[in-house]
Amino acid sequence: MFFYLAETQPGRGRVVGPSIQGMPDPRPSTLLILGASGDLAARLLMPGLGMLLAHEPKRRVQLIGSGVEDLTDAEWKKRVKSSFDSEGAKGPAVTATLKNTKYIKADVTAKADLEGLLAACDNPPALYFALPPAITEKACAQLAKIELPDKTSLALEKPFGTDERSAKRLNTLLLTIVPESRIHRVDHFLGRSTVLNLLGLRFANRLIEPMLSNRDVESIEIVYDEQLALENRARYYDHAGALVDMIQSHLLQVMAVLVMEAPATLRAEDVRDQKQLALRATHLWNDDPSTSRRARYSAGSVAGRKLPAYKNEDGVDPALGTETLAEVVVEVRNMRWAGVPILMRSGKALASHRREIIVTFKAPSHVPPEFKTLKTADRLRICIAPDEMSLELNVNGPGDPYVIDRATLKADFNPGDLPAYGEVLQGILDGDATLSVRGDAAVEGWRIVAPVLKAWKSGTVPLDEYPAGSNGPKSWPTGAAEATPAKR
Ligand SMILES: O=C1O[C@H](COP(=O)(O)O)[C@@H](O)[C@H](O)[C@H]1O
Repeated sequence: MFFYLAETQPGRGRVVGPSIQGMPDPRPSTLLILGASGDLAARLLMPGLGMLLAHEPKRRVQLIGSGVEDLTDAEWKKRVKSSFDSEGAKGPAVTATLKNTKYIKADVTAKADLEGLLAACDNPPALYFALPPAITEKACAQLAKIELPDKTSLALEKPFGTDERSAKRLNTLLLTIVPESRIHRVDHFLGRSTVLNLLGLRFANRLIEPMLSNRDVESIEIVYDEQLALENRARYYDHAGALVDMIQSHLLQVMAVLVMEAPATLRAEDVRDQKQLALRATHLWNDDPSTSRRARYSAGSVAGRKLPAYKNEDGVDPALGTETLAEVVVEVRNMRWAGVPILMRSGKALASHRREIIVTFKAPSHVPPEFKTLKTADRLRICIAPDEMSLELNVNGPGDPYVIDRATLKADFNPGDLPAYGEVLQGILDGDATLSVRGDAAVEGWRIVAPVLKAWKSGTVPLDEYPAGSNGPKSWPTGAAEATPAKR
């Protein structure tokens, strides 16, 4: 049974930040992409920028690309155009950026090259490091020796460090270059419209917010299962694995938005403070890393595409024992959430895309005994992609009034006009850090998963296998309640 609850009006995806409708036109800005000849820039950053420009015709952005590759300006422009075209980005702002964009070959670990790049910027630049973390760190060490234009900002992709210590070290280095408010640790999940709209769902409704606590919630699952496999990313992925690639970063950030207390305003510092308090209270379920699970795919086929076993994929070192599916259960130990298991799971080469948050509510304290077939709990289902929210409830079914049926109250909301990277770039160019990760939160992410990484390294948690195209290992429990042994 489906009831369409509401359909939101088309409009902006973004609900926070200084560029809310009615605010002045954005200032001209410069985006300097370091590592611009790479895959991230072509596939995500430049298409995101194209959409932002298409959406805001008055925005003026000088785009400078830099890399170690030899590229003529014409070749560079062709790449930028093809990235813009991939999203169908058009309009005066798109044309203006395309006309003036340039490419500068540079070694970003050399101070003189960095100075040359900075001299080419018409405005205080946003330096976007689309580079491997080790090179980013070296480039930052050089930047620290240069006097930068006031209001320069830095944007860094994940992974931010490799553990708590290295993340702290990187934070310290970055703070010698610019203040925290101008450091954007990019997490594109924070730019996804569903995640942004969690703020509205939670803090603009009398109905939902009081229900979100251990009084009424039985368990929470945050799942990001993908059909995608390695997709030629072995160099990065084989050293990250599903836990670091998705849970340590994106899913913990999503969880923080879901469970944080209401911020007084939606300004960056208020939102980030509340997220940080939630992350600081987050611990492994029972403090026990053996409640985590890991597995990697064996040969199989996903949606008709044949895949080799992960260990036989190009560029993979089987000795590393990298997982392609990870599951971790945590608890947020505060008054609101203590005792509620929160399961986070993400994996690749799975049977279907399942990208959702499920909040399962407790059973009513008393159900009239006449009601038959009351088996399933109420659920709030928030689909991260495609954007969808629904409330699954028990109602009287047709015919026999004592037979309970399921009804779904479904809110189809507009996915927003900007892709996640468009939202993220908007924040970076406008100096709004709401949608990026604060330094202490990045450290906290590593602190939460550290015992799991340690247990996996020592082999105390087995590396299971699942055929590509399946739903994961058959032996794994389904759902947060089954995955959590009783608390001590
Ligand atoms: O950051 C990452 O995210 C993607 C999933 O996000 P999506 O927006 O592309 O659906 C994931 O496939 C990738 O491994 C990870 O590095």
